[in-house]
Amino acid sequence: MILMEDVYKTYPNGVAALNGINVDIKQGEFVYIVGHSGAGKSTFIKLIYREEKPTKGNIIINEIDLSKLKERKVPYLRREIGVVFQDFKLLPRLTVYENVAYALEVIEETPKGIRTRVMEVLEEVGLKNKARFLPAELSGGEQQRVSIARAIVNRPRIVIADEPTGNLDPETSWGIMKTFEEINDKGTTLIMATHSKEIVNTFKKRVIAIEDGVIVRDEQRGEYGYEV
Ligand SMILES: Nc1ncnc2c1ncn2[C@@H]1O[C@H](COP(=O)(O)OP(=O)(O)OP(=O)(O)O)[C@@H](O)[C@H]1O
Repeated sequence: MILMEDVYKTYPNGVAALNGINVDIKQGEFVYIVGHSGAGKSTFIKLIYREEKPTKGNIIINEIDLSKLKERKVPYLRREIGVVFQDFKLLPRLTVYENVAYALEVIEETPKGIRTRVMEVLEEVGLKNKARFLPAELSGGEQQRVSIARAIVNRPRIVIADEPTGNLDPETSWGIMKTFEEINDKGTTLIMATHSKEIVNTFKKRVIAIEDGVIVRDEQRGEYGYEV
């Protein structure tokens, strides 16, 4: 569950990125965050995984009140949240297998357990046969699949994707959306910021539109709603 109550974020340079956000996202929902460039989408997302802190207001993630979360406990929160970026952010010198294994929290995992889990997620994203490849040897869509595998390897309850198809062609983006739907079907909450009218209007989900740091629209099975 993700709950925000009257959340404001002003950056140190004085830019007011969010100006009173109220939102309630239940476990298992699939939500698009839409809005013009600079509207506050990335800031909204960064507040969820504690990359940024709010200037004012309450944020509760999976029963954790972030205002009361001690710095040393932040890793516990991060374990519950997988993040996927537009530019993949893979480690270039590690293989596909190593990129995913590296992200796996190795608590109580035997080497065999690690191998089983990594191969399981690589199969889930359709990359089992590319385990030994380096990121540079993969297409953009395949690299994004590695980053999705890395995001889900710890079985987080929430997956956040900030413009995940921004660098991909439409056909590849479609495949990525199918993978996100499969992850969501298993009960994982999915939050995705996007500028893609085609995706939002094709794969119908809840749509939250942000303008100048406030939510101006929140619809179940909504439309993209902007001209592109
Ligand atoms: N670290 C930062 N320091 C100062 N200002 C920032 C910072 N990050 C974002 N901003 C400002 O906050 C506002 C909202 O930015 P944000 O990145 O959240 O928008 P966005 O909707 O994600 O945009 P885009 O679609 O272009 O990614 C913008 O005016 C931006 O310049």
